[in-house]
Amino acid sequence: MQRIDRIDRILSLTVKPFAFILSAFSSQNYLRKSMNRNLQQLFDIAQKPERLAVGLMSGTSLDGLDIALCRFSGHDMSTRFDLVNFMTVPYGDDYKKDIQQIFAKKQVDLEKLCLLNAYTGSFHAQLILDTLRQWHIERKEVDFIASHGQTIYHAPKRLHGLPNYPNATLQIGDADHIAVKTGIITISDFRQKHIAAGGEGAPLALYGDVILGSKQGENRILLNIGGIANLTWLPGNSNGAEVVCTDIGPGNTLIDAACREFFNKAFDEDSAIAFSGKVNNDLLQALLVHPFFKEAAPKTTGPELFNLEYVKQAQQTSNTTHISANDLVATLSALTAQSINTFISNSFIDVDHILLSGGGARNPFVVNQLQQNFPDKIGNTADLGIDPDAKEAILFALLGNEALCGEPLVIGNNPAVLMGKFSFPF
Ligand SMILES: Nc1ncnc2c1ncn2[C@@H]1O[C@H](COP(=O)(O)OP(=O)(O)OP(=O)(O)O)[C@@H](O)[C@H]1O
Ligand SMILES: CC(=O)N[C@H]1[C@@H]2OC[C@@H](O2)[C@@H](O)[C@@H]1O[C@H](C)C(=O)O
Repeated sequence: MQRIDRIDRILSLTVKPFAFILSAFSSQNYLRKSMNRNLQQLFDIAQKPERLAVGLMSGTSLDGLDIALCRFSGHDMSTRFDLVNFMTVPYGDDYKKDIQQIFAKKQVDLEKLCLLNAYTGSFHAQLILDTLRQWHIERKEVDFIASHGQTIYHAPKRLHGLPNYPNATLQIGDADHIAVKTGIITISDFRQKHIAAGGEGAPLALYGDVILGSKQGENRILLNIGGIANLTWLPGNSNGAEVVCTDIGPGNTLIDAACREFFNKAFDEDSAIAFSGKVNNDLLQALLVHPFFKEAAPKTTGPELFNLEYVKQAQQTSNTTHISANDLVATLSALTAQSINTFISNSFIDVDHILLSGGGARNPFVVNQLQQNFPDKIGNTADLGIDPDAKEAILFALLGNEALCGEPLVIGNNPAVLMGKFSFPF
């Protein structure tokens, strides 16, 4: 756009006598006529005063697809945003089982992976169409979709340990399927640019939290407890160099895995199992010995590392293989709470507020332990006008808005890039 303005300016200054004739060729109209219609539409959307976006998140918990309909104006630190509607569409057991076959495993059936990449794109597109219909929103009203996809494997260097290979991560659910099936421009695969620019591909919450969550004069932590727990430290002095955004360790992933394995349940609803068990301190200490907890932030992880194999090993070293499944769930819930408590206490001073989001904010066992450690400081992101369940889907809508019309944000040493790839309907 800047280039077009410059061409117009040069032409109007230097060839004034012919300006009338030339304007037909030199104006934005001429350039627009030489663009394909997809690019024209992109150009128009980026210039609109307001954009309606669908943000999608399918997290490591595999509970469902989060769909957030958001209205944006502006970009970067002047972003204005409204959550127009939000819904989590739960996944059926068949799809969960399919994804679990290729999720966070070193060896998988490549054909299954290939099929699920295309299937997930098309499936997510169908869920968007159904949801828009339910909300009485016409597809032509939606300016763009921003899709996270489904993480299949997350391999920062600390996990793979191979010196000649970079940080790497893989999200499936090809966005061409979403764009073609919905007829809406789709932005996706946000994590690759972050890695290309020196990051680990996560947590991308950094950018959304700085834009939507910072407040001068207040030291805030935005703590998301999803499959993995992560946080953003937003100091009240607004010094970008002091902002920290990092994964902490397991959120719900181990609790969910134990519930699936021993109770045939997807998760520990309202911590009923944890409250019926007793925390085994020997096992808890053995779990906390994992070197990931001591590594310096920022760091990222996933169920590739925090899985039932890690739990079994800790049970063996602590001679606790005999404990009941209820005690195990209680201990894994205590692990989530204690690793978060310790990380925050060791890393930050003068914390004013800790604002929770993610499904773990509904886990009373975990939240009680956070409240005991940080009395009167725990709230949730609804205090900022951000629905705690919708926060990550909103993040991807916001990153899509940035990809369309933002400027790279410089926040300390974090990658200063605009992320996302564009897929067009035709
Ligand atoms: N009532 C509840 N009681 C206890 N736990 C709950 C409750 N509701 C949700 N959860 C937990 O929240 C999880 C879903 O959280 P969320 O949707 O934030 O995860 P995600 O987006 O998949 O994770 P990630 O951020 O790691 O990608 C469930 O699997 C469950 O463990
Ligand atoms: C690779 C990947 O999918 N990471 C997720 C995961 O879920 C929570 C945590 O681990 C976080 O780092 C990240 O997602 C959020 C949305 C993020 O990037 O901020």
